[in-house]
This record gives sequence, C-alpha cells and structure tokens, in this order.
Amino acid sequence: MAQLEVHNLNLSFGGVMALAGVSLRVEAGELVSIIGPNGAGKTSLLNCISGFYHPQRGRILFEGHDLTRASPHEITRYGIARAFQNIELFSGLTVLENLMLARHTHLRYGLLSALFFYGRPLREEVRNRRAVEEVIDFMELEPYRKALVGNLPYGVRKRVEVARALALSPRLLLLDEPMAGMTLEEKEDMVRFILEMKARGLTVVLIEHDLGVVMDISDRVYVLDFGQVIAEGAPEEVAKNPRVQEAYMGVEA
Ligand SMILES: Nc1ncnc2c1ncn2[C@@H]1O[C@H](COP(=O)(O)OP(=O)(O)OP(=O)(O)O)[C@@H](O)[C@H]1O
Repeated sequence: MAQLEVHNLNLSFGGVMALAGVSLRVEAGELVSIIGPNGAGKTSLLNCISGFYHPQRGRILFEGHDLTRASPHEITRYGIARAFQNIELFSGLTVLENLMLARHTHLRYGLLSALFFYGRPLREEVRNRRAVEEVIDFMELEPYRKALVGNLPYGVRKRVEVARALALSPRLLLLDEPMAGMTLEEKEDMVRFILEMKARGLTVVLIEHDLGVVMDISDRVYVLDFGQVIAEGAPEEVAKNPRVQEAYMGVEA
C-alpha cells in the first residue's frame, strides 16, 4: 500500500466538475508534482487531501487510514501538513510565534489529558519549542525569528509559510505553489529546501507552475486537465506525452 492513495475522487461545485475521477498514489519519501493548466483542479485535489473539501465520490487513504471525511484538524494530526498558496500567517505575530501557534493549535493535548498528566504540558512545551527551533534553523530563518511577519519581504513570508507547515512535524507535506512570485534566487533556495526535505525522508506533493523546476526535482508528475489525470510518470516521460504538450504547453499534438 502506498503512503497516500487517492481513489476516483469526484468533486463538483454546482455544474462545474472540479475533479472527475482523479486517482493518485504517492509512496513514502517520494516527491510528486501535480501540474496542469489554470482551473484544472490541482488546488481542489489538495483541498480534498487536506480536508478542506469533501469529495462527493471516492476515497483518500493515508498510511491505511481513511481520511475521506476527516476535518483539516484531524488530518494534521494524522501527519499531513499543507503550505498555502495564499500565505496563511498572522502578520502581527513574529515568525517564532506563528510557528509555535501552529503547533499549539493543531497538535495540542486536550484539556483532560493536561489535567490528568500534569507533567505532560511542560514536556510538550519543551518539545514544541525544540521542533520549532529546528524548523527555523532548517529553513534558514534565524535572522527573522523575532521579526513581525507583516514586515517581512514577500519571498521570506512564503518561506515562513512552508516553515509553518513543517513545524507540524508532518510525514507528508503538501505545497501549493511555494515559489509563485519569487525571484530566481528565492526559487533556488526553495528548491534546495524541498530537496533537503526529501533527503530527510519527508514525502512531498507539490503544485508548481514552473515546469523547469518540476521537471528537475520530481520523482513523478501527474498532469491534470479539466479535472482528470491525463498523464502520470517520470518527468521525461510526461514531457514527451502529446496530450500533455497539447493541454499544458499549448503545442499541437
Ligand atoms: N470553492 C469553489 N467554488 C466554486 N468553484 C470552485 C471552487 N473551487 C474550485 N472551483 C472550480 O473548480 C475548478 C478547478 O479549480 P482549481 O482551483 O482546483 O484549479 P487549479 O488547477 O488549482 O487552478 P490554478 O492553477 O488557477 O490555481 C475551476 O473551474 C474552479 O473555478
């Protein structure tokens, strides 16, 4: 069984079929990209995997658990975290506070366990702080740890958004256009971080419009068009596929 298995998802909004029978498998430790033209259904697919949308048909299994109807909060606790296309940070808080808050909101023990195991909250706090400091170090955010997120340049905020997801200690990271709007240098840094995550064994599912990056770093690529998977495989196979060239690159097959 693959770490993530998506079977035959259907999702529609009124008359619009955002996903029409989408299936996808991701093995532990893989870096899989999802590409496709605007409106192809990429973000909808990520929204289903992260529990923000619930498909009308189909199943989502992660490490054998059926997460099809789970809430975003439950999904985070199962080990899936997501960095958003539109940065979801508190601009009035520092980088450190944003990361700590993410862990508190999503991974906290309940009030009851805090009452019964009074040693636990303190140990948990120490663990939270250590995890967050490791992420700050990993994403090279030390110079900004006490800076208010609202005062940071856009490229750094994108990096903090990825760090926020990493702070949840996921086993699967979903990245929705983490390089959109970045300078070339910032993109190169982000590519380096993503490759380093993979080297450390993290599974990554990436939506990215920069085909050069996708072809360079992905183990496998899924191509969506009009809510369907039109091609899947190694980057070089997918790039040669005439349907992909026609749908995605605007080249006549
Ligand atoms: N909340 C929603 N309400 C209504 N329609 C939606 C909603 N979310 C997505 N859609 C529609 O579903 C289809 C797929 O959209 P989606 O955002 O998943 O595509 P995408 O491939 O991520 O596009 P982009 O590259 O532009 O981000 C589009 O036709 C979109 O208008």
